[in-house]
Amino acid sequence: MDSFVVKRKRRIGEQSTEFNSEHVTKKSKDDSTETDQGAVHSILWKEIRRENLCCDYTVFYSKHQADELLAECEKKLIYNEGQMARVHLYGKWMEIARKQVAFGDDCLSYRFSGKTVLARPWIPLVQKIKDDITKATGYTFNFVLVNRYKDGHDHIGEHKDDEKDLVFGHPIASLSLGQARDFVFKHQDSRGKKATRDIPTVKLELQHGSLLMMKHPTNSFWYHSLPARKKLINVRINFTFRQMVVKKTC
Ligand SMILES: O=C(O)CCC(=O)C(=O)O
Ligand SMILES: [Fe+2]
Repeated sequence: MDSFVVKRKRRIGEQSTEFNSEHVTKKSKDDSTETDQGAVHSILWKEIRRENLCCDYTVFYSKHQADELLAECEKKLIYNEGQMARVHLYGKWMEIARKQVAFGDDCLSYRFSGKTVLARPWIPLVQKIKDDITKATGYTFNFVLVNRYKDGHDHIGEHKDDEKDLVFGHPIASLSLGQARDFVFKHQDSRGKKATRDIPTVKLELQHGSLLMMKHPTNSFWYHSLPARKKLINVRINFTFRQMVVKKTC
């Protein structure tokens, strides 16, 4: 496969994030985003392609913008507690290994690990991030799941975001703030003892202020996870903006 990193216009304030250039292919379309001052910058997307994996990655916010957003998130976000922070696994209730909260349009809820997460009404901070992503990508979102990883012990296990309440084919936009963490994709045919093929895993390091667009059909074929990295001590907050099927009644 022809593989190379696209070196086009770099955004003002953008830090360099070279990840393995293998399988990173050229993106033809130039997207743009606005700064707080209204200036338009072009975005340098890196395309990550494998069999049925289609993701675009960029450092979306400058370090300064991302620092401010992280500080505001730490002040303003209140996470689910009690039953809403537990999963039922192997006959036992367990605390999830991170904190979560969801925001969304009226009446939206989301099933996660067998439980229903109610969306809270949008708050300006989260709405602003959503609007920035929509402006830059052209995709709209009506729901976001926020995960807070207090340090490298917190993690999320392998899963696919392929629930039927999600609009089929719509990308998921994953915005990360704080501690850079490994993010791992595994093809469904290459998992565990029943693996039928030997497809290499895809590992990215998601940087502070980065945006990963997970596009169709990635979530139909590939599992993803954020493994524990116990030596890391800093907080990371991740937003996965999604488009959910809107049901008529609340
Ligand atoms: O924290 C992340 O980067 C991933 C979160 C995730 O996969 C999810 O919320 O479904
Ligand atoms: Fe996910």
